[in-house]
Amino acid sequence: MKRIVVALGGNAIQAGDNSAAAQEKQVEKTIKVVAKMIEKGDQVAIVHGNGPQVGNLLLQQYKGSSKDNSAMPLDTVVAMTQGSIGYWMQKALDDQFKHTDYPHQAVALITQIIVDANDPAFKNSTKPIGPFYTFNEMQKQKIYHPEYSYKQDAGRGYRQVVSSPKPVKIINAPVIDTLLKSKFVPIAAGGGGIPVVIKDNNLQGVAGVIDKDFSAAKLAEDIQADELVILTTVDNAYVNYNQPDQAPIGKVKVDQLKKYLEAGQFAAGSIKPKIEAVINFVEKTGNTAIITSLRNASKLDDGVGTIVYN
Ligand SMILES: Nc1ncnc2c1ncn2[C@@H]1O[C@H](COP(=O)(O)OP(=O)(O)O)[C@@H](O)[C@H]1O
Ligand SMILES: NC(=O)OP(=O)(O)O
Repeated sequence: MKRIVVALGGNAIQAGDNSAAAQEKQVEKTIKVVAKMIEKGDQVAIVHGNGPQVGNLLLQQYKGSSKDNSAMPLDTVVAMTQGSIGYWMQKALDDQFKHTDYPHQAVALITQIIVDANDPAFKNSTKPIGPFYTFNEMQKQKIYHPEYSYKQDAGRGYRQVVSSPKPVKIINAPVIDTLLKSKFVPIAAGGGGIPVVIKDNNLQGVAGVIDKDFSAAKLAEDIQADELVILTTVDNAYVNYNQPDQAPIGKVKVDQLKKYLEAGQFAAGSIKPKIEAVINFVEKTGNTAIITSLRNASKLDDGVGTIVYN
């Protein structure tokens, strides 16, 4: 029996259509894959992204708000996505196991993560959220939201960007550990977790979206997971990505992966955080991390994907 933290990327939740019905369908497909890992007897904690959803929901706040109907701030909007995506995943898992009783009952956990109030990320927005815009669409958005920043997202269009502080302490890690020991399936640190700081000895939410790959790596470290598995759109991380000499990275020592990183092989905002997250996890724990596609998840035992070891 292994303890695994699985991080699920955007395509695990949304494949084009962002209606609730379409996202629920996509989540059902994804959860079937994860359920197979759980059925094998492994302890699996699920971490999911929220980039498209949190950006869309933030836009909806301002569209519908009025004096008597306040727009919610970003920390609360992150919590709202933990609720909605957590609900879809919990429902899909409970349906998958055809019962809602122990064992394997899913538990979507509102997860707060302490970040550093002085994290330089608060002065430089880098995390892409919400819809993709053409240059002209982005200019129009700026008229409605002059307070928002926008950047190119890995050549895929422009997106709003927000601060993305690093996770320092996952407050709820002991709960997640206990849930796993008791054979529950925690869906935790969703959307990277709700960023909070300690102020006057109390927790206070802050405006930001933590990268879920960093949170998954931190959670995997904190709960002493044997493996961190990041499931995304690509089968592997590649060197010379999108170039004629593109080559998949298979089994790789963490030191070699660091060399590729230093050589600028990985695009910021997309694959780079995954690479940095797996390096952190492998270096700190000596355990293995895998980056591969959702469709490869059923073949993890066959050695698919980019497998990073110490
Ligand atoms: N060197 C690279 N190797 C693999 N994928 C890369 C590379 N550089 C950029 N990418 C892009 O990174 C994307 C994965 O990042 P992203 O879409 O942000 O993931 P997710 O939403 O699954 O968390 C891939 O679909 C690919 O287009
Ligand atoms: N919070 C987060 O990292 O979401 P995405 O993976 O969807 O960008």
